Amino acid sequence: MSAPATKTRLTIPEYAMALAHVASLRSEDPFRKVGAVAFDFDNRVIGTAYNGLAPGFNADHEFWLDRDTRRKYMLHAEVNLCSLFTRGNVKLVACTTMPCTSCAQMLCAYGVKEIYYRDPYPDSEANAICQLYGIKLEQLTDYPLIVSTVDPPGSATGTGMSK
Ligand SMILES: Nc1ccn([C@H]2C[C@H](O)[C@@H](COP(=O)(O)O)O2)c(=O)n1
Repeated sequence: MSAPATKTRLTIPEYAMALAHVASLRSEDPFRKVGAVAFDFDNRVIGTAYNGLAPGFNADHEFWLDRDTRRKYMLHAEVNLCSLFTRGNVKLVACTTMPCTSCAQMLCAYGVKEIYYRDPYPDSEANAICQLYGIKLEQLTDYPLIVSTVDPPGSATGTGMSK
């Protein structure tokens, strides 16, 4: 039996990044939207998070006008994510933006083993931090949102696989 021509199933890192991508769509930050997801050691989703202001705080229009002013108040997606789990029960984290230096340190402190990110983040020292602590840090930019399924019997394509 030959291998299917197109992908039929996402890998766990691809699945994680697709979920992080969707989570990023909930961010209220008009300048940068970041989503993150954590998986446990049985590949189950612990939770998703995104960057934003502290729960219950509603910023007015003025708040969002200046990119620099808002930066110090924003809770990073990774900070919000870490509030969902306890140390030692997380295997994998996917973030749509590379963790910043302090978020990379925090993920290490929580015992995360693998981190996947999509977009680079300027000035982040995440690479050096993860290298020192032996944590896998990898860029992942492709995460298909459509995969192949087997054609129903009698379908016209004759390939056995839907596109
Ligand atoms: N790994 C990262 C990087 C950034 N951000 C968020 C925090 C701010 O909401 C915004 C900062 O973006 P910029 O530095 O482009 O202004 O992005 C985040 O949640 N996670």
